[in-house]
Amino acid sequence: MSTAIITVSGLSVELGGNPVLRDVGLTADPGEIVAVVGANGAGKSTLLRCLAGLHPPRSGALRVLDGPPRDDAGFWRDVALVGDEPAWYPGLTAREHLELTHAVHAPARLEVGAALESFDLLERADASPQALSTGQRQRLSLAAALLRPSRLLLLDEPERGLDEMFRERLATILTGYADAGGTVVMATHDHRLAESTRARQVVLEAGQATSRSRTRNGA
Ligand SMILES: Nc1ncnc2c1ncn2[C@@H]1O[C@H](COP(=O)(O)OP(=O)(O)OP(=O)(O)O)[C@@H](O)[C@H]1O
Repeated sequence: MSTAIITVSGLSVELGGNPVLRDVGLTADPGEIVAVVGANGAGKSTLLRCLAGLHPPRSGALRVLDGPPRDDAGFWRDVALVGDEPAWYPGLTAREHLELTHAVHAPARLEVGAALESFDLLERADASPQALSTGQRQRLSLAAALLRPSRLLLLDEPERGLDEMFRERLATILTGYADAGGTVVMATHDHRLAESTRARQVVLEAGQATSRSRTRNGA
């Protein structure tokens, strides 16, 4: 029996009547980091949305964790998604957002204080997200995703807004997650992030995927 966390074959997607993904195949194993790279408009976000069960494919077979991706509570217990900026709760601070995540998603992977420290938010913990900088808000989104338990992290341009130093720290955080058995699929324009996480790179070009390299796990 396959232990793959993600198995996609023959995935085709149309948006607005135009083909965006054509016959895409993708696999990801436990402990693996996959970086989906490609030009603007290549279909990276669309692929991630399909993996998250947020966009129905025109055709193809998708298996994520135990079956087809589905936008329901059972699926989201195991999957954490960081994509577009979330809607922040009015009146709650950065710390309180993490406390909320911690309370809802037990058992948490990280305590709130450790997450604030790891994501370099201690000094701004009592500010509301709206009062944070773009990069600080992105760090808060990532902190919430990494604090909660999951088996699969789907990240759409996690580097968005992050400075060079924090991108390096993010690489360490993601490799730690994968070393503990988690799977990461990230769409990224940051080749350094892809390389420093030793990600297997999948190139999307004209809606089709090709594997560029496979360095993690020695495969
Ligand atoms: N709602 C939509 N209706 C029609 N076309 C869409 C829609 N959303 C996206 N597209 C088109 O689908 C294609 C793929 O978009 P997608 O956002 O997946 O690309 P991407 O690789 O993530 O790009 P970027 O690097 O700019 O984030 C693009 O050509 C885009 O214009």
